[in-house]
Amino acid sequence: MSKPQALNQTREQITALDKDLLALLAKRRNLSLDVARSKEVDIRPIRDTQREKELLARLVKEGRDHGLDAHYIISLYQSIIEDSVLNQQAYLQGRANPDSQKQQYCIAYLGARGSYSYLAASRYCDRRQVDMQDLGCKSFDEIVEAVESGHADYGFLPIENTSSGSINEVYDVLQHTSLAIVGETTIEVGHCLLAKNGSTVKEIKTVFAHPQPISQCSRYLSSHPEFKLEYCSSSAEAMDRVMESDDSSVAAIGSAEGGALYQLEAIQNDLANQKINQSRFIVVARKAIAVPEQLPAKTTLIMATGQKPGALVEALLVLKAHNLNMSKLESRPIPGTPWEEMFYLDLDANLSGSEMQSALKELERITRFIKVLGCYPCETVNPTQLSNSQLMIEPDTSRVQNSSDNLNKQASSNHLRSGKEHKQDASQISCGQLQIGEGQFGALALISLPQESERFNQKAKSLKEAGFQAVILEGLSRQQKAEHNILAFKKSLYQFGLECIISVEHEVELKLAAEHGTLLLITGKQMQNHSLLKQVGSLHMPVILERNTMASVEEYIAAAEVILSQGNQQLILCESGIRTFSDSVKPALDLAALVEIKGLSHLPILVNPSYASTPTTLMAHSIAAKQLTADGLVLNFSSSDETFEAELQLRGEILRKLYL
Ligand SMILES: C=C(O[C@@H]1C=C(C(=O)O)C=C[C@H]1O)C(=O)O
Repeated sequence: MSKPQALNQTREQITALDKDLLALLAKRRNLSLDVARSKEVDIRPIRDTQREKELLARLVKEGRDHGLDAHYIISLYQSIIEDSVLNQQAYLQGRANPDSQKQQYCIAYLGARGSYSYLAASRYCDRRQVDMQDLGCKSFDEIVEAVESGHADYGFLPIENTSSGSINEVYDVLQHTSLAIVGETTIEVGHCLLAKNGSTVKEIKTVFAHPQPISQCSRYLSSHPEFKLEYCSSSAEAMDRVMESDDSSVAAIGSAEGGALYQLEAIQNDLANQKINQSRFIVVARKAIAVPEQLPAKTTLIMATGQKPGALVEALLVLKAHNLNMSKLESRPIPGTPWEEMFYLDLDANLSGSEMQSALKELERITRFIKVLGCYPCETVNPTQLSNSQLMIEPDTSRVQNSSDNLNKQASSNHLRSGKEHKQDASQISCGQLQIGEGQFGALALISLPQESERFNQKAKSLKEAGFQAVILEGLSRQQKAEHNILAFKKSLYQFGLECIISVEHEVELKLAAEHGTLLLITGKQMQNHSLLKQVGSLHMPVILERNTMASVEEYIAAAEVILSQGNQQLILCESGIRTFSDSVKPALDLAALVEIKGLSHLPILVNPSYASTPTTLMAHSIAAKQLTADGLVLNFSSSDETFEAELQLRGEILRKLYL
């Protein structure tokens, strides 16, 4: 046997060849971007699986001529094509959203340099050829806060992992943020045991890690019962603790790439239970993006269905009817409402598509809350496979695929969600004992938040006995101990089966009111406060919107639309009188508007005759409202305790008459 070439010499040749291969791969990448530019002009889909099949089949054949096996060629080219498709997508996405184009992105992520989130974020920036300014955060809330406040352009949140499943905390954070999902990215998570140079697995006594890697490597860790586990807030913190320690018996779980940033060595690889261990991150930003139709898109939405049996099935049937594929369904409890769930859906569809738009409209009609969290390009590139026969046959020519025309036009934008064309059946809001709409008549007492707790139980009991189902508390800002008194009075109300509604007279009261009330009343004075309307529109609780004494029906409906457009479909209207020429102080009950709104809208409408009536006319006004098919009555009590009994008697009498 002849003496082989010197090792060094061969390695030099390989090094030179690899250099050429890299230059060729870079050249291929650039050509692929040229292809994206052409596709932008003649509006073709980015992915062309037919072209990919032909290309693979040809390469397999040519490879065979060189002695390269088909499996090797296919897996190599699947990676190359994935990179090529994702680069094209990133390019077109950037072109479609020019205002998001920057030289540098500031990215908020969990942990510090070297964490998996950091690696995902750097990959995202690399693909877009922008510099990354990194902003390490200690929690998911901090990430969201950094983006909401404008300190960061994007936030990276890990949403699921192939070994440990969904990351619940992130879903919970999404329920309350105003941010939109604008992207997703998946990274390979190669867990290693990282230690100081020279340490061995045998020496390790303590392992620092984030809870996620601990659960993803549970099998490996249980085979090492001698390891003491120390939980850290991120993998970066775990690596940092090992770097800072002088002890060679400590190790961290993290990626080899991240470990290198902390001068740590991977002393054991592939710790994850699953061979394929990947994490998917979502990218959040302040502004939603538009996804060009040429790109595969995903839309994520959250919804709360009614609690009727089959409510979720009904919602899913809407998706089926519109041919929308759901790639993920997740449910999370709604804080403060035990046993009620918020559903998270990933749909393989573009938000601007006509099927998607009409499905959303239908869902709005049958859900209690629905909100689109974002529409973004789907980054899962399913590898193209070749059939056995294709592995043998060389294709003729590349078939030109006609791009589908831009059929998906946005549905008309002047559609009113409150209107009967949107929903024919009358809406009903039900909350414990209180049911309003669709034939159910509600009786609500409006009182000032009481101050003396000794009388709370007595007051609640009398209101219940008089026929009320709910109590609206007003005057939060007039009290220093408002929260304390609400909590105490709420207890008494619940004891007697009364729902607690809190009146929001000022925007600052919203937080407290939403926390403690099961319903909210937005007073007429706030009817045109758009910022407040938008906030209550993103809440998942019923809201009563009172008409402003100076507002026309049109303006009133426009205010209601603001709430509905934000997702909250549990809306009740309330007519409390308008200013007329007959009296500059006392409003007049606008019963004509009640009839008009009932004709136009599916929303339930209450009447509060209290401001427009005297004790002698209150009964007549109430009866008139009921006869004109109002869905309930709000009756005010004055704040003085002395008159309470007399007021209660008259109001009890009215309710008895109305319920007869
Ligand atoms: C480059 C193209 O776009 C995509 C990427 C391909 C590739 O990298 O070879 C092939 C087909 C498309 O899915 C193309 O259409 O030619």
